Amino acid sequence: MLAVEKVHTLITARPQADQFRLAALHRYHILDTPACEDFSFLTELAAKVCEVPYAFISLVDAERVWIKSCTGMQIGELPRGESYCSLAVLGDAVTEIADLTEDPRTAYMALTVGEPYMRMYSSVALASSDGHAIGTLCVMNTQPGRLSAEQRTTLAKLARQVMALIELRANERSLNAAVRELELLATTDELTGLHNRRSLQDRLKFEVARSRRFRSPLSALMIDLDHFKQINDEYGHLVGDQVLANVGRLLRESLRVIDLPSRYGGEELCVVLPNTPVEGACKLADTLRLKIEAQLHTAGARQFQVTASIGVGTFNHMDINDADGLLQQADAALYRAKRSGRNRVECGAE
Ligand SMILES: Nc1nc2c(ncn2[C@@H]2O[C@H](COP(=O)(O)OP(=O)(O)OP(=O)(O)O)[C@@H](O)[C@H]2O)c(=O)[nH]1
Repeated sequence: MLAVEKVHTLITARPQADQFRLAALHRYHILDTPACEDFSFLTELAAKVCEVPYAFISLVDAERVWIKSCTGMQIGELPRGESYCSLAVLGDAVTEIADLTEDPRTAYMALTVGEPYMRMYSSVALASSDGHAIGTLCVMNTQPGRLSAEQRTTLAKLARQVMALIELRANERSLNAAVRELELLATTDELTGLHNRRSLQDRLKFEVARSRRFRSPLSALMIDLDHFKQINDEYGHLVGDQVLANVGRLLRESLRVIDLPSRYGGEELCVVLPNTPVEGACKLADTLRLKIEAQLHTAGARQFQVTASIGVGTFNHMDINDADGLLQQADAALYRAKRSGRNRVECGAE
């Protein structure tokens, strides 16, 4: 039987144990991460302490052994059946093979029969917090032999450092994800998925500063759904909420990534349009108005449409030179749109 087949037989003998082991490995999200000096330092130290040319941090995945760090040779990954570490994670915490040519499991592996003709292998398993061997810290030599007791003890200590580093990276990753999630929650309106008012105000300050600095046009739309009270009264508050969510989605899908759609309050929405002059903003406002009018909403078996009035304000570096001025102009234009019959767009100062 070929070495590869032998290893495969060993792995498939305990498929469930291997599944748990793989689940533990994947929880760390370390596979295919970029090279990193902290890990290289530990493999260099392992090779030095054990007085051998080669040291590896190997992680044993389903079909491959992925190398996080290596000293002595450059290697990215190996097929699982061609790696000594595949055997190491199936057995005891410490594995040592004094002469790889004499062990029938390793004698015909590629690294034994070809360059660099490995002869000695010694490893300590990297144990996950729930006790699974996810990989190894291993050292190798082209001369047969064994590590001294002291070298083995140091290798075990270094393996614990490798694992501590893997845990640290995983914790940093989940912490960053939690921070991103919190940031999103703090800046997003839950019902519409748009920016909330606070986020709008923060971003608007920044956009105003940028517009002033680069003399680029900046516009804002104030969008207010028409007769929304009647929608709530006729279909109920939950349907009213659904309408707001639908319009929020429509805005998100219709705008450029640099635009900033937000829920200003109640049924009033605000869109900040960086780098957009008044003509462009009015054109976009009318396109949005038509899209909102065309959108179908449902209440049980009934379908209905809503309309919106939109006011456009544009930063002009002279009369309007702050965020409040911009929103006030858009709000005043919105008021005119309501007064002149609703379902229409009004632009700029009267
Ligand atoms: N369902 C639902 N209704 C809301 C929400 N926020 C505000 N409203 C309702 O929106 C309605 C706004 O009513 P009005 O300010 O009188 O305005 P309108 O009926 O839209 O009339 P015009 O703006 O003049 O066209 C109120 O009945 C609010 O209760 C919300 O989050 N969900």
